[in-house]
Amino acid sequence: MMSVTEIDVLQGWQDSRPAEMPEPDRAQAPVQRGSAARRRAPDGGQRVALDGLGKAFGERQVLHGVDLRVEAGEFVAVIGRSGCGKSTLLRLLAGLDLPSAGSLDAGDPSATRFMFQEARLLPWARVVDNVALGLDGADARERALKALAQVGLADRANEWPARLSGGQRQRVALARALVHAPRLLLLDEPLGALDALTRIDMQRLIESLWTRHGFTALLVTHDVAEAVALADRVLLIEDGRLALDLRIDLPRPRRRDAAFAALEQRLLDRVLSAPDREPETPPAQGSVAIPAPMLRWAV
Ligand SMILES: Nc1ncnc2c1ncn2[C@@H]1O[C@H](COP(=O)(O)OP(=O)(O)OP(=O)(O)O)[C@@H](O)[C@H]1O
Repeated sequence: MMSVTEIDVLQGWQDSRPAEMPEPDRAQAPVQRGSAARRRAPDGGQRVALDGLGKAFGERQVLHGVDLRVEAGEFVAVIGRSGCGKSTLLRLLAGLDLPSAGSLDAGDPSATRFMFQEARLLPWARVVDNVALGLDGADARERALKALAQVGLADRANEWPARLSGGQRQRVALARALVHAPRLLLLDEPLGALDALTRIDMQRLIESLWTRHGFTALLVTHDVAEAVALADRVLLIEDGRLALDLRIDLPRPRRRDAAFAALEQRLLDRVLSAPDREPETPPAQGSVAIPAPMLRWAV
């Protein structure tokens, strides 16, 4: 696969930006002197390319000509006001929905995993069996146990999901993704329902697994601090358009120091300056056919 430098990526994006797209604010985050180089050699990640990606639901245009490049192994956070199109973008990347315009290359769908806000575990299956779901072979249980060990839940393998806390349930969901060795992990506000401390624990876990495995991560979050804590780049979507692509060049693991706070505040100000558009209520899903890939993830 051709390697693409950051400048190529940004340049390519700028060159191909449609005329109606607003000029993005792409100012650089401050680089801390002496910060350890944290660029890994990501060989396990999937490169993502979107060109003029659009999505409409009936008359409602939700995404407008999104052009984006994500490098293999990058961690990208997506923020924006409620209803701006963040989840729609992730659903398109996962193949859970089809674009109305443009093109999308997110690699092999079988190497993509999705984490939702709720863990969606099978209540009648023990934790290890939830993780082993969809695995073939005699070593399925062993692989599931290994994945559980990586998320710190080896000792709860034989537990029922109902007996786990919210944070533990999300750890199981993470193990269920990891066991398939994903090249692209799509995270749709997976920590949104957790208390503040559990959330920080989970952020650290996700970061350490990302560092170890080198998958590409796209995280939708409402929490600007979470985006600054985890992402190489933060994308802001405003009314279905990519309005900001900000590189976060703070050393990892990130401390919530003055440089962190300044970036957080800057992003927050930018998000709050965007018009608040009331999301429309989507139609009831009851009669909608569920695409095959969704059946794999949404169990
Ligand atoms: N299946 C659908 N049918 C019709 N409209 C939809 C459908 N799915 C999403 N929408 C609409 O598309 C817009 C964007 O929705 P999306 O879920 O992507 O927003 P979001 O930025 O993720 O919001 P939130 O932060 O509240 O989760 C909203 O106006 C929503 O009502």
